[in-house]
Amino acid sequence: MNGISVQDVAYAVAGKPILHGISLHLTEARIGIIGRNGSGKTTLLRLIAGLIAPSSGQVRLGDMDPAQDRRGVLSRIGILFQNPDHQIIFPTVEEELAFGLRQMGLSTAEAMARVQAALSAEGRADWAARSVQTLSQGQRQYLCLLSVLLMAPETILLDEPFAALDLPMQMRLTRRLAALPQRLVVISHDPDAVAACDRVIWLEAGRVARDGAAAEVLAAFRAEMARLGADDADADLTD
Ligand SMILES: Nc1ncnc2c1ncn2[C@@H]1O[C@H](COP(=O)(O)OP(=O)(O)OP(=O)(O)O)[C@@H](O)[C@H]1O
Repeated sequence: MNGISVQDVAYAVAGKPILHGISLHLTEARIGIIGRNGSGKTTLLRLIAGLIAPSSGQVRLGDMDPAQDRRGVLSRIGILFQNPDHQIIFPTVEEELAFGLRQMGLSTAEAMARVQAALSAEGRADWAARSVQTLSQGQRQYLCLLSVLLMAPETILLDEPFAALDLPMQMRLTRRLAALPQRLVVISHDPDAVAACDRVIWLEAGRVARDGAAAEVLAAFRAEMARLGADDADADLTD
């Protein structure tokens, strides 16, 4: 599996700096990115996926620049966004699932055949022609995961995957993700969601505050969150 290299990356929008000098080499199978609201987690994920290009520095998937090779990146990186409704664009399950495969160059017939096979393997063959609107939020998120898995990327990036799910759905998704052979990069503001990762990176105001073993990074993160939570005023949210 190719490593993901982030070299001295900065990112700014309209002159506002969001990430500053981030350098990471991601090789572990399970990586957590933790941080408060607005710390830059989603922006880092979007840079890794090539959805945005850095203002300075480099992102590389093996030898590929993800922002320059949109088609090539599809077999390397899949993303599961926090809100499935930001991801789903087609009215039926089969059309939605076929879309990524067609983007990868498969014909419509080939894509549809793979979709049918995948749905059957999931015991969901009856979902093919179903309207996406009739699925629950958790089912729509599961649809997005199936869509990513069909494309068989090396790495899956997950942005707060548990945020909208009830506890049984969270437990099912956790088991499903744990069994995947892919590298997973999970972002969350919840330490429990990344506690089992091989490595945890804590982002604070667009910088890496800590990077290392989950137990050590999360202990420091929890202590800092408890300290901030004990204050009535949040100086960070006053701008
Ligand atoms: N396109 C944009 N235009 C302006 N500001 C942006 C843009 N994208 C991100 N930001 C700002 O950059 C900062 C980091 O945003 P980002 O979404 O990466 O944080 P996050 O850690 O994922 O937050 P959350 O946990 O709340 O989802 C925030 O202050 C956000 O408002």
